[in-house]
Amino acid sequence: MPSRSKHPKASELKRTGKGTQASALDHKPSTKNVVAKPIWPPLLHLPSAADLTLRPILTDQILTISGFWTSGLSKSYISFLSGLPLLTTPGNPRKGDAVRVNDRFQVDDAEFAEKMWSSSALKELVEHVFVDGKVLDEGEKLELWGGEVLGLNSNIRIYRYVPGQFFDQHYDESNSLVFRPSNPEISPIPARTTWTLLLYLSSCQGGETAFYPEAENRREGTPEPVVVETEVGMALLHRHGRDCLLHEGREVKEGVKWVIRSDLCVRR
Ligand SMILES: O=C(O)CCC(=O)C(=O)O
Ligand SMILES: [Fe+2]
Repeated sequence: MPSRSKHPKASELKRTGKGTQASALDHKPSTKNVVAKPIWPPLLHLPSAADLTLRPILTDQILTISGFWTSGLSKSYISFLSGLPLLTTPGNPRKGDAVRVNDRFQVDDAEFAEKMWSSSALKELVEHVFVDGKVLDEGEKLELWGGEVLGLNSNIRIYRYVPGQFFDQHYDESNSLVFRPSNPEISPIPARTTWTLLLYLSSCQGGETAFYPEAENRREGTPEPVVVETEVGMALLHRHGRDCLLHEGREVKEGVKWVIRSDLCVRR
């Protein structure tokens, strides 16, 4: 039973002042196919980079940051996100799409992506990479991230998996986009995504994100999958696009799995 938080659920927000209907969504831009942006709760008490580690799970492929968000912030977000209009994805995907059965909400929100990036430790951890006891130089960083990192993709996806739901095996594509810096004086920058960001807000039984590395050569047997268990407030980054590993979100057995998904963007 998630504890109640300071932040109201969308369904709990009542009429305010002059009788206008307040909700967790900012309904201004209601053109067709444009989803209203949520009024996200503030990102309070974010741990600083000095207290966190970018931990390699699989060299050059999978990294995690434990305690990226506090459990308090994760809980208050779950409470907030529960009030958003999540849609259950269809069981019959289009040809070529992975079978994905979860409830999701997707919104284009550059402001929130920017907050997730620079008010948290992520920017600093990505810009000053310290892995395996060594600080990466500029060339090594370009190689690791696939280019000059600009920030997070404004395409924010929220996933909720209840028991029985899963995300079948697939590869994440790299997407080309236009990155809009928060400073309006800087022109939009042609960009592409290179790494997937998954932020787990809850832990559950099952629901692991499992990766399937390929054998280096024919003589080698198939390597064991790399299985990452859900952990409250943990961020996971994995390389995507051409070098993406086959991966899946395994079926949730007990509890509810909540994830916020975005991507690292680099200059194109
Ligand atoms: O939910 C997960 O564990 C995996 C999600 C995923 O693979 C994706 O968003 O592409
Ligand atoms: Fe994926």
